[in-house]
Amino acid sequence: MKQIVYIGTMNQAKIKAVEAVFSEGYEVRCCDAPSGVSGQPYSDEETRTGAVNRAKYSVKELDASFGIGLEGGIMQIESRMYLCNWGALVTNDGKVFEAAGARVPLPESVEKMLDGNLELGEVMDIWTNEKGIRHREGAIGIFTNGLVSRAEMFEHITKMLYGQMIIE
Ligand SMILES: O=P(O)(O)OP(=O)(O)OP(=O)(O)OC[C@H]1O[C@@H](n2cnc3c(O)ncnc32)[C@H](O)[C@@H]1O
Ligand SMILES: [Mg+2]
Repeated sequence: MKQIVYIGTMNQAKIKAVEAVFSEGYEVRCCDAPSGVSGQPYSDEETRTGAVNRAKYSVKELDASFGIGLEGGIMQIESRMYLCNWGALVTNDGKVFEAAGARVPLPESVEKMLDGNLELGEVMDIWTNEKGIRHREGAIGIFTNGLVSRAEMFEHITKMLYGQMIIE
């Protein structure tokens, strides 16, 4: 019998990442899990909390073996803003695993557009004059010249979560 993994999002890049790691022996389903933090988290702490909240919500879905939450955010070091990424996996017997992913600096022009009203996903669409960047290559893809996509970055985080779970 396949184990059922719930990912707390409808975001295509995140779903793709989880499906890549949980391919054989697992069934990946998604649910619209609230992050419980702002739509645009502004620190590592807030981004991590969002990931954990989504995972805790997702594992409560019927038949879930575990729930996964992946969250993107922004954080500041000295005067620079960075894109940051967190993930959490919660098992149906209450174990919580966490992992953080890549950080890349955001250009000043992007930073200036993040005035508190717009989320990074919206800013990225304006900046690139495209639609739905957050579901595809993401900001990380844009700022790495396509070498690391949002799905690939979240796949790395998901692997770190899975690895921690299986050695437990
Ligand atoms: O539907 P959900 O799961 O919420 O997916 P999301 O794309 O909104 O992603 P997050 O909530 O995790 O990220 C918070 C905000 O930051 C944006 N964001 C974070 N990382 C990004 C990236 O690599 N590329 C584009 N937008 C990004 C994102 O679109 C949101 O506006
Ligand atoms: Mg969001």
